[in-house]
Amino acid sequence: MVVATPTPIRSDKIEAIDLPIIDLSGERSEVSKLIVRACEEFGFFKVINHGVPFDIISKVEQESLTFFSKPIPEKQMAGPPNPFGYGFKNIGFNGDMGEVEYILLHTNPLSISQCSKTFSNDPSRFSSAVSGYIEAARRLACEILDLIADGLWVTDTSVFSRLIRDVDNDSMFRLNHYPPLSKDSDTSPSYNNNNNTNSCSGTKVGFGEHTDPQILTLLTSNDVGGLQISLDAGVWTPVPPDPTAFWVNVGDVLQAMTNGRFKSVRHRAITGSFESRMSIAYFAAPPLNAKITAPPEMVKPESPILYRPFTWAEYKKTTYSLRLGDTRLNLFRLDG
Ligand SMILES: C=C1C[C@]23C[C@@]1(O)CC[C@H]2[C@@]12CC[C@H](O)[C@@](C)(C(=O)O1)[C@H]2[C@@H]3C(=O)O
Ligand SMILES: O=C(O)CCC(=O)C(=O)O
Ligand SMILES: [Fe+2]
Repeated sequence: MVVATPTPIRSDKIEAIDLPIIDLSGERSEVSKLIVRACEEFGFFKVINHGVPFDIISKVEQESLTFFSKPIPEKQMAGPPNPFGYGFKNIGFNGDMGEVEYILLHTNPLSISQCSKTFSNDPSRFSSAVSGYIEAARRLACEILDLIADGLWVTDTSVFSRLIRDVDNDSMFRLNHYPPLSKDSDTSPSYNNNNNTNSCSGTKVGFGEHTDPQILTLLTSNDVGGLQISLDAGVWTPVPPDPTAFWVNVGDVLQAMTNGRFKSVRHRAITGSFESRMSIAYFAAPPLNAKITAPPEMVKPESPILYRPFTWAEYKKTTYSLRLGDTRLNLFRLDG
């Protein structure tokens, strides 16, 4: 594999640091403490020994590869995304652009089986691969959320996982495909956030910086890097690819439910490889009518309630009315 030397976007600092790795086969109370610490310090960690068979991941990767290898006009028949469907460069409805093509799906089993016809010549194979992945990711997300509840000492230990166990959960599934750099790639430093050119010295902004709005995101990728997280404004930490592991992001809803104790991590994908990056994201979300508020144990005289209660439907509506990089959770702060 040939990887181009990553070049920072103008004014960004790249800082390699060791990211937390959680071995899920460890002793339960120790694992839950480590997860809580990782969510507080990074809002992000890697999970190993997660129990999801590699076969489940590779079947989806194969479906993804088959779809993205089709000619563009054929793929565009499955778009534009509304928000579900095939998207090419446009991210969302508000003018955000990236060097990425993607499929975004609702995880409801009926909707998966219905839309599979649009994405594959073998819809039952596509549907079974995607459903298998979603079920495995949902279980893993529930396990992690229960460990979080234990580690936070909340009395109702299913307070987080119940939201995504609910049959009406609004979780989403996304396949991202970032094209490789071409040999004659633009090497002029032309990055500018406003004109959406999104390129600088052999690196491309595949997916602009943002936080995920949901509770938790589980992400797997092929062995091509590109994901970066930001712990301090303007400082980016590359996330090394590991196709055998899941990366876990704290989302905005979990930040609200932990009363700001966990951080919804800002991240982006910058691709600078002659190989294409593929990632698979499972966004664990509550049902639309779920009321999002911190459980009583998270609120103390020294840490008063930070956000007003809101429904997921309300939060989602706000998210979709804003740009990718906006800090939407601030709009729900009680202190304005
Ligand atoms: C520009 C947008 C795309 C997005 C909805 C939004 O208006 C702002 C948040 C975006 C995001 C980021 C994380 C996930 O990839 C996503 C599915 C989500 O829930 O919020 C996307 C949305 C999208 O692509 O539809
Ligand atoms: O491809 C990646 O690593 C990041 C994708 C992402 O952040 C997203 O789909 O929300
Ligand atoms: Fe994301």
